[in-house]
Amino acid sequence: MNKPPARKPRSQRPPGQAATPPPRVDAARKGALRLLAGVGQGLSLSDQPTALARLDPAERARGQRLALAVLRNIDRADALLVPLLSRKPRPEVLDALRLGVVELLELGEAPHGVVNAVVDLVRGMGPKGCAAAGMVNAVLRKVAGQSEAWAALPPEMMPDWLRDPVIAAWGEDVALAIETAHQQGAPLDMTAQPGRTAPGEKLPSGSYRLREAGQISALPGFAEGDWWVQDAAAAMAVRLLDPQPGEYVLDICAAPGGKTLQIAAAGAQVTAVDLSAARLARLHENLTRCRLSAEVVVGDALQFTPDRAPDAILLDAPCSATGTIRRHPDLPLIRDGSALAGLTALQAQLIDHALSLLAPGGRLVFATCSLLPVEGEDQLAAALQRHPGLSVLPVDLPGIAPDWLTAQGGLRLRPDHWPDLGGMDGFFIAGLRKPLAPR
Ligand SMILES: C[S@@+](CC[C@H](N)C(=O)[O-])C[C@H]1O[C@@H](n2cnc3c(N)ncnc32)[C@H](O)[C@@H]1O
Repeated sequence: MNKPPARKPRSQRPPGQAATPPPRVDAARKGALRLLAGVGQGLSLSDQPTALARLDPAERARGQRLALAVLRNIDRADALLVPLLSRKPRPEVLDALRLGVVELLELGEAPHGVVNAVVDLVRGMGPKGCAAAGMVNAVLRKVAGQSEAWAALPPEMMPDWLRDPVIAAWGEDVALAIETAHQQGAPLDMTAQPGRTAPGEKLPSGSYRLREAGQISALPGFAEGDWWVQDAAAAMAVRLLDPQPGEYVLDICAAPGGKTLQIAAAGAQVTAVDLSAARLARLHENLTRCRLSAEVVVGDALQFTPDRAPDAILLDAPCSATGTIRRHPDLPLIRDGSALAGLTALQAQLIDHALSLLAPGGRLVFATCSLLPVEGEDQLAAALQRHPGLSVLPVDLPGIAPDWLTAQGGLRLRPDHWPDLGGMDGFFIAGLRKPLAPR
């Protein structure tokens, strides 16, 4: 019998020198780096459902938390890193360094454990990672002592295409206050069915809030369908629409459907239309869990005409989503404002189509989760000009400060509102009444 050929040793180590132990793999940190690499390639976090799919639920949650924390602090981390780097590292090594900085200085984790874990991650990146491991070790050890410099850094700045119009509308101080709110992230807000409650503190607007969420499906009342997750600002759009039992209400651009649930829970008959079947699947899940019903239609709202004229329409139009940066800190890194012209044109078309469907005397609430006046205040002004005879519905809602109302009667909500309660998403909301007879 032939002997198998002798195996070649993988590496030759000088006698007496200890072997480098194999890097320990931390699944959550590795997952966070996968998400960050995706964002670096222009993908949003929600475009990457498989990045953490193999992790157990606790590791998945930690991986997501770490990625969010880095995304909220990328420029701040780079401000400390750049002076310590002799040249720009490879993108995956730079992301690992950013993760180390954020864990050390933002999340306050123990320096020894963080530095070792990040060095192990980098060594696990292959020969080029191994070559960078010494540098990563040295840089993170220096960074670990810079907590005062970290605390003195300003919050992450919005990109110019967003910051400039925010400053033009409300000034530098408001831009900074919004950036401070973005830095703090978002709590978990919930809307309860009428007559029921949700966990956490009750907000002045009627929503409920938990500062630390944990596993949502384990919270009291979730399985019973007592409430659903919905930002407090988002919930105000339907509070302004004020659907009544027995009314017929059209919810266009409805998915994933927090507002459809509110309309159905008020006792109105609702048709929910959205282009995205995948996003509407979440509406179906929530309707079932909350034992509510709605007619759900997949399709282009501009082509949709219901069998009868609705008493009220909610138009939560597609927009830049710049009001949601607290929850989606990847957004400023993957968007450049180039989609705005198309979005504002679509918003105006949707307003016109919705008004054409509405019963005489009916109500239309237009909403966008945007910080940009072109997607809010300017849309209201233009709609009033295009449709003489429209009147603006008065905003009489709990929890609203008078200076959140705009000159034309819209409601401007910003992340820096309710600073002591934990902020809210940015939204513009306006209610319009169609005249009884065309003029
Ligand atoms: C801001 S989101 C709606 C959020 C939803 N109202 C809620 O409360 O959960 C905008 C939605 O508009 C949908 N959309 C975009 N263009 C559309 C169109 N032409 N017709 C119908 N839906 C559209 C998108 O699929 C997206 O789900």
